[in-house]
Amino acid sequence: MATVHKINEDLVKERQKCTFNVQELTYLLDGGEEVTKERREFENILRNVKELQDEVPEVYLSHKERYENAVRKTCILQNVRNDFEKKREVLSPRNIFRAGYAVIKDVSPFFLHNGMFVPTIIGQGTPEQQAEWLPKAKAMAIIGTYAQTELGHGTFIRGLETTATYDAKTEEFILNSPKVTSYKWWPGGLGTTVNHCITVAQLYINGKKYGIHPFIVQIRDLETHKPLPGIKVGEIGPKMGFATANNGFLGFQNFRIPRKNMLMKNAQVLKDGTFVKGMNEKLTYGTMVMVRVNIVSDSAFHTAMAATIAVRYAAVRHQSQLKAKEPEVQIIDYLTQQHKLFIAIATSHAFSNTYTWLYQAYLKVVEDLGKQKQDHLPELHALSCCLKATSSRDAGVIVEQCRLACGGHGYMASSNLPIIYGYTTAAITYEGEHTVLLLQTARYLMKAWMSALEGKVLAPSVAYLVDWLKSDKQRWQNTPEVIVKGFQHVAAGKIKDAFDAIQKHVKAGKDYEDAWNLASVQLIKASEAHSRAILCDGYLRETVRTSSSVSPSLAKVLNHLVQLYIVYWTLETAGDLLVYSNIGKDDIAVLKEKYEELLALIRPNAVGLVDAFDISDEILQSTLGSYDGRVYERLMEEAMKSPLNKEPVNQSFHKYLKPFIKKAKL
Ligand SMILES: CCCCCCCC/C=C\CCCCCCCCCCC/C=C/C(=O)SCCNC(=O)CCNC(=O)[C@H](O)C(C)(C)COP(=O)(O)OP(=O)(O)OC[C@H]1O[C@@H](n2cnc3c(N)ncnc32)[C@H](O)[C@@H]1OP(=O)(O)O
Ligand SMILES: Cc1cc2nc3c(=O)[nH]c(=O)nc-3n(C[C@H](O)[C@H](O)[C@H](O)COP(=O)(O)OP(=O)(O)OC[C@H]3O[C@@H](n4cnc5c(N)ncnc54)[C@H](O)[C@@H]3O)c2cc1C
Repeated sequence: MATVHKINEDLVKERQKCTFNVQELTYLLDGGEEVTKERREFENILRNVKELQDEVPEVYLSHKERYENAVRKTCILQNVRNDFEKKREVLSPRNIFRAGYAVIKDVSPFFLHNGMFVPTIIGQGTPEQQAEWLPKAKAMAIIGTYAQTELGHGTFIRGLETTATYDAKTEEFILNSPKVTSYKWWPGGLGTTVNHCITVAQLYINGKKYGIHPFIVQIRDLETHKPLPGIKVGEIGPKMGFATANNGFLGFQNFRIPRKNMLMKNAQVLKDGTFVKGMNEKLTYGTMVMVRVNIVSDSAFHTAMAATIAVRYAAVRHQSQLKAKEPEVQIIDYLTQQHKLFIAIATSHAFSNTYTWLYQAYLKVVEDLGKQKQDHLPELHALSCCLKATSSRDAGVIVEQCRLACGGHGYMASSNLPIIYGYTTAAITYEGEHTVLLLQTARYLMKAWMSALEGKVLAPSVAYLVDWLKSDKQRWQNTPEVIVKGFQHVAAGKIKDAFDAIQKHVKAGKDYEDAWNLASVQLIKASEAHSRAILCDGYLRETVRTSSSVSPSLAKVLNHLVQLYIVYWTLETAGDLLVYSNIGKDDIAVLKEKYEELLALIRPNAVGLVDAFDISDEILQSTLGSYDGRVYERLMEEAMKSPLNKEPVNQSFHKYLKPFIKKAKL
C-alpha cells in the first residue's frame, strides 16, 4: 500500500486562505463537471496500472532504452483507453492528451498519429478514403505520422522536392526523393514506430507540375516492420527536447502507390490523369490550421503545469528575511516572486479562454467548407497563425520564468521544468515557425487596412481598424475595457506604420516584395500587437460572460486575474501605448499601483488557483510541485535513484582516479 504523507504545513495554511471554491474553477476550466469526472476517472485508472510505473527514472536510461520504454507504455495507455471507451463515452481529445503526460514523461512516439495522421485522413480524405483508412487508424491497426518537412524546406512548403508522378498506365503514383534535401526530416514517430505516413509531395502529371498534395503511404511491412523496398527510413538522433517523439527521416526511390492513395477531398487526379482543381488550393494546408488552434490549448496546459510547480514550491520554500530577527519568509511573499508567477496563472487562463472561442471559430469554418463556403477562412488562418505564434512564444517565456523562480532546484531534471521547457520551446518552431506565422497574419492585416481605408466592412477581429479611423481620440480611463481599446489603438497604429513603410519603399522604386522585406520588422510588430489586442479582448469578454454564471466569490477571483493580465501587458508595452494611445504618464503611475494591489489580492488565492488546474502528481512529475509539498524529501528520494549512488565506490576510482592521484606528486 502506498504511504500517505502529511501535507506540508505552509500548503495547508495556503489552502485555508483560499476565498473561492477550487472545485468550481476546475469544472469551469475543464468545460463542465462531467468532463472533470471523466478525466479524473481515466487518470485514476492509469495511476493504478503497475506496469506504467518506472522502476528507474527515464533520465537514467539510454536513448534506445528510453524510446523502447516509451513505446511499451504508449501501447499500455492505448489498451487502457480502448477498454475505457468500450464501457463509456469516447474520451475527449484534451483529456487523452493530458493523461498522456502521466504515462510518457516526454513526448509520445504516437503523438503525430493522434495529432495529425488521423486528423489529416478526416480533413483531406473523401468519404470512401475515410471509410478505408479511418477505422484502421483509429483502432491503431495502422500507425502513421505527418511527413511534410524536408531537410531543405520546412517553411516554404511550395518548395518541397519529394515528387509524386502519375502513371496513367498502372494508375499509380511514383514517389521519389531526387536529392538529399528532398528527404523528409522531423516527422514524429517516423524513426522506428510508424508503418504509414501522410507524405506531402509535388504532383506531376505528364511532365506538368500541379503543386503539393497529401498521399497516404505504407512505408513498413505490417508483419516484419521492415522498410518496404524503395523506402529509406530512420531516426534523426537526439534533440534539445522531444526525446521519445522518435522523429525520423524518409526517402523514396521509385516507390509506387495506388491512385486512390492521394487524399482527394480537395483536388483530384482521375484515372486518365486529368487533374481536377479543388475549391481552394490552400485547403491542402488544413491540418496545420487545426493543429495551430490546438497549440493554443497546449500552451495553456504547459503554462498551467509550470505555474503549479513554481507556485507550490514558492509557498513551501523559505529563504532570507524580510525583517531582521523575523523568521525566513516563504519566497511567495516577495513581490518580485509574485510578479514572476501570478502572470503565469493569468496567462494560462487567457489561453484557455482564447482556445474556447478560437476552436468554435474553427468548427464554424469546417462546417462552412462542407457547404462550399469559404468566406471566413482567411480570417481563421490569420487568427490561428498569430495566436499560435504568440501563445507558444509566451508559454516558452513563462515556463523559463517559472524555472528561474525555483532557483537552483528549478534546474534539476526532477523538477520537470526542463522537459516542459523543451516541449514548449519546440512549439515556437513547429507547425509554422514563429516569425513566418506572424508575417502570414501581417499579410491579412495589410489587406484589412486597405479595405478599412476604402470604407469596406471588415471581419470582426479587425473591425477595430474602422473604429480607429473614425475616431481615435477616446478619453483614456484606467478600466479594462478602455485599456483593451488602447491595445487596439497600438495595433492599428503599428499596422498603419507598416503599411506606410511598404508604400514609401514602393514609391521609392522598390518591388512590392522587396518593400515587404524592408518593412518586415514593423510587420511582425504589428502582428504581435494585433495578437495581444485579440488575446486581451477575448479574455475580457469571456470572463465577463462566465462571471454571470459562476459564484460571486469565483467571479471576483477571475476578475482579478483578467485585470492582472491586462495591466501586466499595459506596463510591459507602456512605450507603445504612450506613442499610439491617449494614455498619459500619470495613468501609468496609477496602473503600477493597481498592479501591486492586484498581486496582493491574488496572493491568498495563489495556491488555490494552481490547485484548480487539477494537474495530478503523476502528470506534473515534479519534485517541487507535488500536491503534498514534500519538496526536500522528494529531491533526496529522486537523487537516491541515481545509478551513481547504488555503490559506495564507483569503478572509475580504481581505474582512473586512484592512479591519477598516486601519480600526482606534491
Ligand atoms: C489548465 C489548462 C487546461 C488545458 C488542457 C489542454 C490539454 C491539451 C489539449 C489538447 C492539446 C492538443 C495538442 C495537439 C497538438 C498536436 C501537435 C502535433 C504536432 C507536433 C509536431 C509538429 C508537426 C509539424 O511541424 S508539421 C509541419 C508544419 N509545417 C508548417 O507549418 C509549414 C509552415 N508553412 C506554411 O504553412 C506555408 O508555407 C506558408 C503559409 C508559410 C506559406 O504558404 P504559401 O503557399 O507559400 O502561401 P503564401 O504565398 O504565403 O500565401 C498565399 C495565400 O494563401 C493564404 N494561406 C496560406 N496558408 C493558408 C492556410 N493554411 N489556410 C488558408 N489560407 C492560407 C495566405 O494567407 C495567402 O492569402 P492572400 O490572400 O494571397 O494574402
Ligand atoms: C520538435 C519538432 C517536431 C517536428 N515535427 C514535425 C512533423 O511531425 N512533421 C513535419 O512535417 N515537420 C515537423 N517539424 C518541422 C517543423 O514544422 C519545421 O521545422 C518548421 O515549420 C520550421 O521550418 P524550418 O525548419 O524549415 O525553418 P526555416 O524556415 O529554415 O527557418 C529558419 C529561419 O528563417 C526564417 N525564415 C524562413 N522563411 C522566412 C520568411 N519567408 N520570412 C522571414 N523569415 C523567414 C525563420 O523565421 C527562421 O528564423 C518538427 C520540428 C520540430 C522542431
